[in-house]
Amino acid sequence: MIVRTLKDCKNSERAINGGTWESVRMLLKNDNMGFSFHITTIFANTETPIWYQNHLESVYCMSGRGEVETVADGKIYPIEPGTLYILDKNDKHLLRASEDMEMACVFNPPLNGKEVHDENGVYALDGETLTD
Ligand SMILES: CC(=O)NCC[C@H](N)C(=O)O
Repeated sequence: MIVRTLKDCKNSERAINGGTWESVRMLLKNDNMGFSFHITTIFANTETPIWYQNHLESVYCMSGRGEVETVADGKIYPIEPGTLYILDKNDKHLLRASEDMEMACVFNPPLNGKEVHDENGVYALDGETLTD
């Protein structure tokens, strides 16, 4: 069994800053679970363009408010505590926070650890692995 705390992970290399967000990557590819699990804070008053072409992601809002827009059809979905959005079609999207939003995120395939979005909002499949 593996046990980790958010507090310990926050004070380690697992905390990655992406500019408009910080993600604490508590479970990664090298744990061999087939998915990764992150606690992500999306900073208030930001918009983040994202397009996970290589990954599927589910995002559950624990606190804060905002919205997500799917770029293909311009649909806007409000996000509040209790909302789960599921990017089952590698959906290109715009994530907006009106308050700090704390999200629990699951990625399949799992992240290696150090991925940040490229200019298209994509994470590479061969991202750099954490050392700890
Ligand atoms: C919700 C979302 O995708 N935010 C960007 C960061 C991502 N959750 C991550 O953990 O890398």
